[in-house]
Amino acid sequence: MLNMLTIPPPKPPSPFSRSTRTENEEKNPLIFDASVLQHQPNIPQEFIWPDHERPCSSGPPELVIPPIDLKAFFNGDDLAMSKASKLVNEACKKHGFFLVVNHGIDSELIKKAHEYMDYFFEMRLQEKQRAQRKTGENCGYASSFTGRFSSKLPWKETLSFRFSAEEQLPSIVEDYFVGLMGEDFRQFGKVYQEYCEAMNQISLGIMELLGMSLGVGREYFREYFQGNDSIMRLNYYPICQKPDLTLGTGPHCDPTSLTILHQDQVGGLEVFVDNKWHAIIPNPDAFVVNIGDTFMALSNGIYKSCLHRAVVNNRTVRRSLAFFLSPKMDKLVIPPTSLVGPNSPRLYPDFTWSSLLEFTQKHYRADMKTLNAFTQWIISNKVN
Ligand SMILES: C=C1C[C@]23C[C@H]1CC[C@H]2[C@]1(C)CCC[C@@](C)(C(=O)O)[C@H]1[C@@H]3C(=O)O
Ligand SMILES: O=C(O)CCC(=O)C(=O)O
Ligand SMILES: [Fe+2]
Repeated sequence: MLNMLTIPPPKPPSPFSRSTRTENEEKNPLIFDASVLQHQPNIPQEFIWPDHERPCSSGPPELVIPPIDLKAFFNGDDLAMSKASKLVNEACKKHGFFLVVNHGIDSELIKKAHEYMDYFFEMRLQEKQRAQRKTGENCGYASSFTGRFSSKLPWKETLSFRFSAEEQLPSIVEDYFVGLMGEDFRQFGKVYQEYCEAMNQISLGIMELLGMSLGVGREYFREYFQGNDSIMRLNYYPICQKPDLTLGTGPHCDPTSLTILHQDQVGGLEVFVDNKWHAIIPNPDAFVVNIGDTFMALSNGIYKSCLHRAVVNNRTVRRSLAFFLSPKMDKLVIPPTSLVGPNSPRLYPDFTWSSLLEFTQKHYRADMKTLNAFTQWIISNKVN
């Protein structure tokens, strides 16, 4: 019989540990427990990015992007409208990033949306895992994507959920959280329901501006995105003791149509323009807007979806709120006829947002080449 005294007491689970080391990573993902990991002097090798992708050692130069005054665009005269539309046109042809200010969204709502992030992400790992994102799905809680990828892991936790602008789904966000986490999360759900509705309104307004700037009329894209099926994502970047070796979000172009981001005061968002990384300096009164791959296809490549990433630091947690506007799942992504012609042939095949979403969730990790890889994938699937 075994002498119980000779059996060593079980070790407390290490934040780096796998449940057993013999099985493969898919079955035994690395555990990312931020409450422990933020204090570790070293980081697991899965988080170490190759040299050429690591953050710049000296702070990158600022990317100066135009602040678009939304109030002036909607209430101003023709001159204010054409000024905004020209600035947007220039920015979107070059890199697809601009700011919106005077947007009319209650600063208290934005503040609450940041505070409720702390409420969720400061919970114990086990509690957060009640909302665990399942394989192949894009909603729920993910700590560092440990179960999803095996290298170049991002130093972040995320909570993602679906927002639908369909009238029949007026409380989709609230219902999601109550269903997943119980009645205690009703208020939490209400805050993000309200935040997503504000994001939906502002994104339809920006669609008017984009339509005007592309010369297809104010209504074209606003109508296209009626009833949109969008994704809201809360990004929470814990402190990292080795921020120079890793990334919070790796270099990628958003596969979605338009991203509306609110970053806190910490800073960390970087954009790759003119062959180098540039920082977007936080501005609490502004939203950072960028064109995603789906809108690049909708504009027949005229507007660019640009490579960006987020770096982490060893001083403080960083938060960002990203609303990813996307069309209804089965809506065809085709540019308006006026953007296609003998000198500007179609650059991308017809596709649906649901097929690009499936591609990024099941076949391809979103990066700077997603749209080209997806185009090839469609072409080869058609042939076979
Ligand atoms: C459709 C999506 C895939 C991602 C979440 C939404 C919108 C943006 C995508 C993402 C953020 C692009 C960068 C890489 C990614 C893996 C991430 O770091 O979060 C992407 C998301 C994802 O696949 O979960
Ligand atoms: O956190 C950030 O500033 C950027 C995050 C991002 O690019 C994303 O979630 O797609
Ligand atoms: Fe992004």
